Amino acid sequence: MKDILDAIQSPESTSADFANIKLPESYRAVTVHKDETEMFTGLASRDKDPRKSLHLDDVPLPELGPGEALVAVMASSVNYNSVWTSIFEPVSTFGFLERYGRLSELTKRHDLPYHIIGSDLAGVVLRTGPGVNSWKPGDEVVAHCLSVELESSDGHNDTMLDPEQRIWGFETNFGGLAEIALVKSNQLMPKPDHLSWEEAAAPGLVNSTAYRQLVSRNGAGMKQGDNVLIWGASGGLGSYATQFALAGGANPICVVSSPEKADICRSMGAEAVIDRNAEGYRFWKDEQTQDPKEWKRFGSKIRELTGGEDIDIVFEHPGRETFGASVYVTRKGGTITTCASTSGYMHQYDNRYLWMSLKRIIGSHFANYREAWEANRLIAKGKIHPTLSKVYSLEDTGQAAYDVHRNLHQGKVGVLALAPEEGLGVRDPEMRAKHIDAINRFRNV
Ligand SMILES: C/C=C/C(=O)SCCNC(=O)CCNC(=O)[C@H](O)C(C)(C)COP(=O)(O)OP(=O)(O)OC[C@H]1O[C@@H](n2cnc3c(N)ncnc32)[C@H](O)[C@@H]1OP(=O)(O)O
Ligand SMILES: NC(=O)C1=CN([C@@H]2O[C@H](COP(=O)(O)OP(=O)(O)OC[C@H]3O[C@@H](n4cnc5c(N)ncnc54)[C@H](OP(=O)(O)O)[C@@H]3O)[C@@H](O)[C@H]2O)C=CC1
Repeated sequence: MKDILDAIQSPESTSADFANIKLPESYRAVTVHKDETEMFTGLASRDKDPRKSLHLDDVPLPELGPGEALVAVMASSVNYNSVWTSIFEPVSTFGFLERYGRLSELTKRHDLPYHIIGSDLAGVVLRTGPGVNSWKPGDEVVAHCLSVELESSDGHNDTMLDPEQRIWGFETNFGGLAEIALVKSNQLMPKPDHLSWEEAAAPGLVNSTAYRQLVSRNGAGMKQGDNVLIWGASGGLGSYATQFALAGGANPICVVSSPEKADICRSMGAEAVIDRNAEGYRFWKDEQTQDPKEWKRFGSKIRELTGGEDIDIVFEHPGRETFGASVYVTRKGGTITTCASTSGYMHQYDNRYLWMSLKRIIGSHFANYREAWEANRLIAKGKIHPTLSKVYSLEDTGQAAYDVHRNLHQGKVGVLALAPEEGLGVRDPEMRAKHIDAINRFRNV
């Protein structure tokens, strides 16, 4: 591993140098164990502790297949999907690996008694498999997390519609929270030159998801002037949705749960911010019954902030807790676009407000190849910035996931893999200097 790191850190290294490095037989990786999937049985979700289920193991290097690449991971980030994996909810991810393993001889490699998690990385290509021509050892890359087989025509127009669509490091093995990762080469994209490894690894999954969900015609197709209600506006997804709304000339109405988070949204440029804690909304009277009066109180607050206008697009992900309110506050003909259900996936809403007012609910999931590329391009051009707040070591990934699970974090939480310290990997300091305030906005808040 030392040879790999030395090569990455030496400005003289050539592609041939990387190609000649002898790869280690094993590497360190963050895993969950198949024989522990029942360890939290009987506990409430909130009490399931990722620090107990996430392990740092030495794992054997997987065999490299056609169309694939082995990447030395300098840094990764924690996504909520890793929280789901670590608490074995809503399903154990070993079921995904078993199903993938049944597909072919090659995919069998993924069906193991341990799952290496992580759906983001920034690092350097070490080896490419047969059929890979666009990438070579030594290339500095980030990887998006869309894994598709593309053997069915269903996904040929929109790669998210492939019947064998999977999220790398969640529904496949050999993810990014590790010193080495295995990806399909089509997941690779150029690392933005002005960012450090950990900054470059932070946006990938959430930035691409927010891009499809909000900006792309496959999602809400946001336009200038739209009022966009963004739940969790300083969180992983929300911190990118807020940036997309502002950069696209829309009007974000940011919902957060503390004055500090409200300040971050304002410092990004948002003017309309709602602190849901301070307002004390109780959309549910009890486990089964919602309170439309509270939806209305929320809607009135939005009208107060917008000068009487309602919401064109809701950027939804909390799910059960907020969905009824989201449908209610959307304007006639408006759109609720959802990519998750953090607080519960059995939603309830009053359908009269949907059909009578011709509203639409759009399901959105990650991003297709092209959308992921376009979202990364915006990062590389300095139009959208990473929202990295805190960085952990690979050893402390359990704590990092715990922070995200307990909503103790801001923006994105990074993890250093091979990178010995923060701040390395910047190749364009001039461009970085231009954007340094925005890049650091979420740091240590
Ligand atoms: C990028 C980051 C993203 C995120 O963070 S997202 C948040 C994290 N992700 C999650 O929480 C999602 C976790 N995934 C799940 O919970 C499950 O993954 C799903 C509920 C999405 C799917 O459940 P399943 O049981 O895996 O799939 P089925 O499609 O329901 O298949 C089960 C069997 O049902 C059959 N079936 C499917 N549709 C139909 C139909 N319309 N009519 C009849 N049968 C159907 C199938 O074929 C199959 O059958 P057979 O078991 O024999 O293979
Ligand atoms: N389908 C897809 O492609 C993707 C789905 N996801 C899913 O989206 C969800 C959010 O991910 P991410 O943004 O990274 O997570 P984060 O935890 O970083 O951010 C979510 C934010 O939502 C807010 N929130 C949480 N619970 C509630 C609630 N009950 N009511 C209102 N607001 C709430 C919190 O903000 P505050 O407390 O300030 O209000 C929180 O910071 C997860 O379930 C994740 O799995 C994520 C990425 C891609």
